[in-house]
This record gives sequence, C-alpha cells and structure tokens, in this order.
Amino acid sequence: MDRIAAATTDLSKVYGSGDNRVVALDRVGIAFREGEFTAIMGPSGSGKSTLMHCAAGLDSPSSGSVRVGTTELSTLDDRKLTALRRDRIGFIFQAFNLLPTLTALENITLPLTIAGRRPDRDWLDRVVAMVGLADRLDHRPAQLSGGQQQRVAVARALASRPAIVFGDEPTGNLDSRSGAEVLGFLRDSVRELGQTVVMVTHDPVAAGYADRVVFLADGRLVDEVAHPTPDRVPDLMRRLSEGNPQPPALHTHSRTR
Ligand SMILES: Nc1ncnc2c1ncn2[C@@H]1O[C@H](COP(=O)(O)OP(=O)(O)OP(=O)(O)O)[C@@H](O)[C@H]1O
Repeated sequence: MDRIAAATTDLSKVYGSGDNRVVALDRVGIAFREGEFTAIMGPSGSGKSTLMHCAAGLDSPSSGSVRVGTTELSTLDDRKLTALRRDRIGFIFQAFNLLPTLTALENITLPLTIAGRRPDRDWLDRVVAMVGLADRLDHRPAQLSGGQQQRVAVARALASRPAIVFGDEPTGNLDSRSGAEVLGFLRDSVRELGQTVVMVTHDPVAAGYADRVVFLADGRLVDEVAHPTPDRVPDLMRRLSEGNPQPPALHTHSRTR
C-alpha cells in the first residue's frame, strides 16, 4: 500500500460571514503519497493557496482534518505545530525569501540551526550536489542569480529531509530556463531522493513536471490527471476556465462530484 505523506479529509475553509462569506474550500479530500510530485492547478480564487496553507499547517480548517504523516494537526498546540512545520515540512515560495546577510550554506541550514539540530552531512552533500551549488556555498544571495537563489531555497526546503515539501508558484519569478532547472531539481528530489513535493502553479509547462495534476474549481477538487504532459494540461485548464469541468477523453480518472 502507498504510504501517505500528508492528507486532508473533508477539508473546508470559510472566510468571513454574512454577505462577505467565501467558501474557499468545500470538503476537499486529497492524499499526497510519499515519493510523488503533485501539481495543484485551477483558476484564480479556486482555493489553491488555501489548500496548500491548510495542508502545511499555516492556516487552520473551518471543518475537516489534515494530517502530516500520522499526525493529526488539530491535536497540536501552537508550539508543537510550529515545530512540526519546521522539522517535517519544507517550503519554497515565489519570492525566494533568503536572508541577505547569510551565505548560501547558512541559508540552507538556517531551519536546522534554529531547531538546534546538526545537519546530516551526507544528506546535505547530496542535496547541495543535486542543485549544483557546491561551488557557490559561500556566496550571499545578492551574488547569485534568481535561479541560483531559488536553488538555495530548494536546498533549504530539503535540508531537514522533510515529510513533504510545499511550493507556492516556485518558478513564478524565474525566466523559463531557470524555471526549468528548478522544476528539474524538484523532480530529481522526488525521483532520486524519494521526497514528496506539492506545488501550486498556474503554468501548464511547470505542471508537466509533476506525476499528477489536481484541478480545483470553486473550492472543490474537480479533476485529476496522472502523468501529465505539457500538451494535455492546457486543454484541461481551458475547459475548466470555460466553466465546463467535464473531463476530456484524455484524463485518466476523475474525482468530479
Ligand atoms: N484571508 C482571506 N480572507 C477572506 N477571503 C479570502 C482570504 N484568503 C482567501 N480568500 C478567498 O478564498 C478564495 C480562495 O482563495 P485562494 O487564494 O486560495 O485561491 P487561489 O486559487 O490560490 O487563487 P490565485 O490563483 O489567484 O492565487 C478566494 O475567493 C479568495 O478571495
């Protein structure tokens, strides 16, 4: 049986009340299997960021549940939730969010330093080698290109060997060549290092690097494509944005409800 890195059950998130009430997520159930690369797509406002933030313990559900590994997040107090995010979850943001005064290596190991943990030297060497930063470790962010800075952020996300890595538009600030490199490294972290990656993206080409793409519309999971290729994803996106979530013939299995 596949092991589950993180999962949501009947996850709903409602913002505001009365006339301002927005149902950002409507009973979303999704499992992220260990060693799998998932892309989350959907129109603007469909709930992608909210799903990622709830699954990563950055936001709390209105109802339903989230687990990371076997840990149910609702059972954790703030201190334990912070520790779980730090120790078991990696984050990669659109803006690289590196500390300018630290070297690349110091940025990569910062979450471990804060946690008072000693880096696993072998693992760190593998991660640094994978993202091709071995000869840049003493550079500061300003001395690195955008693509190199995002590679530092990828290595930082992987440094603790987390249960799951969440990326929020990780290539949104990169040119297509640097974006392709970063996506390749994310895919390598899954294929070669056995990591689990979930990425929100608007870019069908980026989604083409994933093992599967899930589509949200109006806070619901409306479809899922396994082994996407860049030519299949835009077709699905077009149909969804036209308000017709009928799965086209090319999909492998559907979760429409
Ligand atoms: N803090 C908040 N307060 C009120 N409404 C919110 C809040 N955060 C999100 N929403 C609403 O919830 C819905 C889902 O938002 P979310 O940011 O998850 O969508 P998204 O698919 O990530 O959008 P985008 O692609 O534009 O980033 C939207 O209608 C949004 O306006």
